[in-house]
Amino acid sequence: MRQAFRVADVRAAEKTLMVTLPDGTLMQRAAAGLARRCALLLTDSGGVYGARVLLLVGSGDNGGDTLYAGALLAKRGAQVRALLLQPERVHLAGLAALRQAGGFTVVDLPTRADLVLDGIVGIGASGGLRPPAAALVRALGGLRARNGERAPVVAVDVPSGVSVDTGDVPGDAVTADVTVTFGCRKPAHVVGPAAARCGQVELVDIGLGPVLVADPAVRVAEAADIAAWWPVPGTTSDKYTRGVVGLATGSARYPGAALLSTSGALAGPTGMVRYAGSAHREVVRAHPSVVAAPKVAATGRVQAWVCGSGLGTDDGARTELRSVLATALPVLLDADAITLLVGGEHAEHLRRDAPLVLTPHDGEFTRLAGEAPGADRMAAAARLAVWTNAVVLLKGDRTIVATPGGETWANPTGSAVLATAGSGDVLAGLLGSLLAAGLPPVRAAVAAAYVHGLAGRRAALDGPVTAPDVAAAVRPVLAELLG
Ligand SMILES: NC(=O)C1=CN([C@@H]2O[C@H](COP(=O)(O)OP(=O)(O)OC[C@H]3O[C@@H](n4cnc5c(N)ncnc54)[C@H](O)[C@@H]3O)[C@@H](O)[C@H]2O)[C@@H](O)CC1
Repeated sequence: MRQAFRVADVRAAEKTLMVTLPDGTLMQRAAAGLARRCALLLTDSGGVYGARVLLLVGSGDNGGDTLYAGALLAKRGAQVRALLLQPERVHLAGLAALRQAGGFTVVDLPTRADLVLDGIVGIGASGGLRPPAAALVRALGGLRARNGERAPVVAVDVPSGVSVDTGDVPGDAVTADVTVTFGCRKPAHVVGPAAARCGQVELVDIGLGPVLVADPAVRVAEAADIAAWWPVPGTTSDKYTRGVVGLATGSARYPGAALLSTSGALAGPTGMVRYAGSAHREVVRAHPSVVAAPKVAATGRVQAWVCGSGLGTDDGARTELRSVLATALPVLLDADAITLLVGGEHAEHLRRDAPLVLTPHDGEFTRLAGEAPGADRMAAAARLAVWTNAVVLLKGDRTIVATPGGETWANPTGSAVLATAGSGDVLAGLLGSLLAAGLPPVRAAVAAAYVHGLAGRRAALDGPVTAPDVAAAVRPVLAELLG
């Protein structure tokens, strides 16, 4: 598992650490790690010696890191130029080190650079980039490297222009090929549109770990976590002990949602899938292993319910939702079931003892919460989780999972190809299967989003992706993941 920490917590840890270290130690560690990564990039693209390196240097310590790293590259024979955004407020010792190593300053953006270091602003940024910095960032696309291609950009700590604690990108911002961050990851590296601006994120250890005692702002699961959590049958398992998931999905109008949620559930770890709804005949025809009935009330025992995808919002749908919420079982509500919660009609059922998971996209979130997720998607998901006492999975490029207890996760495997009709139904079925197999709801949500994302990516290798392709790709993804 990876963790990202808020700026205030990073600052507090740095303060604790600096008490025990000579002045400037952390900056030297940061600059050394940064220079190492830059040298590797340059080595891959023709060598450090003679390479033209452009430093974009802001007025804070982020600029200081950049100048010291530039000095180290200059010592290895790179031609290093620094463009200072506010020369009167530059990190003086950093600039002296650069000059001493043979680097110098320029006042205009050159036309050629083999590598650009973005040290305009780091975790000290407030608000969107100011006009001169924004103009500089816009002009970067015109820079060419020795191979004629766009000059690669390394962001120092974070790409300038992103909101570090929320992952929002309020205006112009650097798009980096690599982001070298110090001490720990920050939310901008893993959530929101900022994450896509970071390129590859590399962490330089500056000794922060032992003093970073705050709870992480957001966690990111890795393949090993998912493999460790995913329920697998043992020698004594039978179809019931593996869990049975119930699906109250689809309708006469949307029978496809029933089929897709069933496909998702069948790819999950449960031993049996039960379907309850008006598409029961179609479901059994397509998936003979499913036990189907027309109503929730007529369905045999299950260990978790999925309700909503394509269910509709009529009285029949209301009855089914009520039946599902009245159980003492884990319940996942998706799509129409979320819409049916609007207005508080089922409010008394939200304070249930058994787990509840909600999987809204932005529109459903907005209907339920009364406002759009906005720039801080983590905070928005966390507020809805507290309000509904549910684990909330807010869909997006970096899907967020938030718990009522304040834990937040970001999914790293998302892909634009998942923005296709019915893909959410597959996710709901898969997640429901994990709940029925006994996974705690937060792990079920995180693992389902992770595998669903990988399935989308895998399906995309064969061309344009539809929801059945995503469902079909879950099995090969799991085969690889679970070894
Ligand atoms: N504090 C520490 O112990 C360490 C800090 N390090 C570096 O220090 C950075 C933080 O340094 P600072 O606190 O000096 O802050 P920054 O260098 O990130 O930014 C502050 C400066 O940027 C300007 N600025 C703020 N918002 C702006 C905006 N929207 N547009 C344009 N300019 C803006 C401000 O005028 C200020 O001078 C980190 O990101 C990291 O690179 C590293 O050296 C590691 C150790």
